Amino acid sequence: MVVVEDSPTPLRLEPPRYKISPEVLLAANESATPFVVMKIPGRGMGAVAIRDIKQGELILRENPLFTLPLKIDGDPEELVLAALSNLSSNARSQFINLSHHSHSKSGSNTEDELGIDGPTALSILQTNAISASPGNLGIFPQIARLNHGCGGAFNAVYNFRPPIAKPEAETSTDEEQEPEDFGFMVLHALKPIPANTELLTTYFTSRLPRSQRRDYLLQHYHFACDCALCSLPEAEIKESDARMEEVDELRKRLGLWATEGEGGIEGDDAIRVINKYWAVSEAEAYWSERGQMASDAAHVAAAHSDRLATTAWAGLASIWYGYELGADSDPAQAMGYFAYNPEGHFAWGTRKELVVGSPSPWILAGL
Ligand SMILES: C[S@@+](CC[C@H](N)C(=O)[O-])C[C@H]1O[C@@H](n2cnc3c(N)ncnc32)[C@H](O)[C@@H]1O
Repeated sequence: MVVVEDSPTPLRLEPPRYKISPEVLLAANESATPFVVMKIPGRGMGAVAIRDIKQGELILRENPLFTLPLKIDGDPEELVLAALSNLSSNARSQFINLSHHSHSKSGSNTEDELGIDGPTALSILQTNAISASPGNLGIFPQIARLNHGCGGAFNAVYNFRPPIAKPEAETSTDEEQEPEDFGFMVLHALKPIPANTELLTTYFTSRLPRSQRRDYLLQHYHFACDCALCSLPEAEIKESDARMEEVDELRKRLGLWATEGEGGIEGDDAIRVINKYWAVSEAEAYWSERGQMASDAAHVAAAHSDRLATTAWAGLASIWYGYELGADSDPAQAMGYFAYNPEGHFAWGTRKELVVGSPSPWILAGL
């Protein structure tokens, strides 16, 4: 039996404020971005907001320096060096200046004419590459400066956008590929980001208890996370861990709606699970994935032909996808459409008719 809570009190995750020197600020004002890259104690470099950034604001749109396939044949060091040799010297220096955790033991440490050796190049790639288009990694030099925050501590989300189709006259097979031809990354503010606080993203699905998050980050990224969530006092960590586990269980329980009949759950139970998820994630100050959750709820509501609930959940999904992926993103636009045309939802009427229920009143009151 799922009990729906009233508006929970969110965890307080106070981000540190950083002093930005006048020279750095002056240089930053000339660039179009609302942040500067500067030294962050214990984290190397990081991105700090130079003004208040609004929730859902597009912070940055960035092309890759280069991309590589995730699955490769042959020597990865040679592959990175080959990619670097195709770059301009300016782009190559941007890559060389990125941080990296270590050299691998194998290979030669001799720098060639590219100004970097194979093991270092590979280490920079491993520390900074993010997945871009399906099956590809990319180096996005400004996004690469974002440090990691767990759960409710991260406030910015990057997302890949495929290339915008060009009119036929502008595409030529003879021409060199432009960076835009590959697609680009957009970075949005998931939460309001106050001036002088750090922009943090998440390097992995961090809704796990702290010890598991720590192990993962140490193993894959070679650092001990000191984000606001990981730095909470022990008693609060315990409560946070319990909420993270509950969120995970709720997600698993929601998955049971896909099973019709025995072993499955009914549509109204699925919606209670989602309302409960929302309450637990609110208490944890974890706002990511709300677009997806509300979109799942809209799916359940549409399948059971609950018009009112489909409208409410799809509207909510459109707002939260808008914060996380951009109001112009396909998911935000599609959900906006379903909010006005619930019967147009692809799942409409695919299950028995049932009033499943709308978002808890405190969720709607907070919009
Ligand atoms: C993609 S880079 C981020 C930018 C980097 N700090 C720099 O100086 O360019 C990833 C590296 O940043 C550091 N880092 C990121 N998040 C951190 C955190 N929460 N705590 C400590 N170090 C962190 C780690 O050294 C990690 O390997």
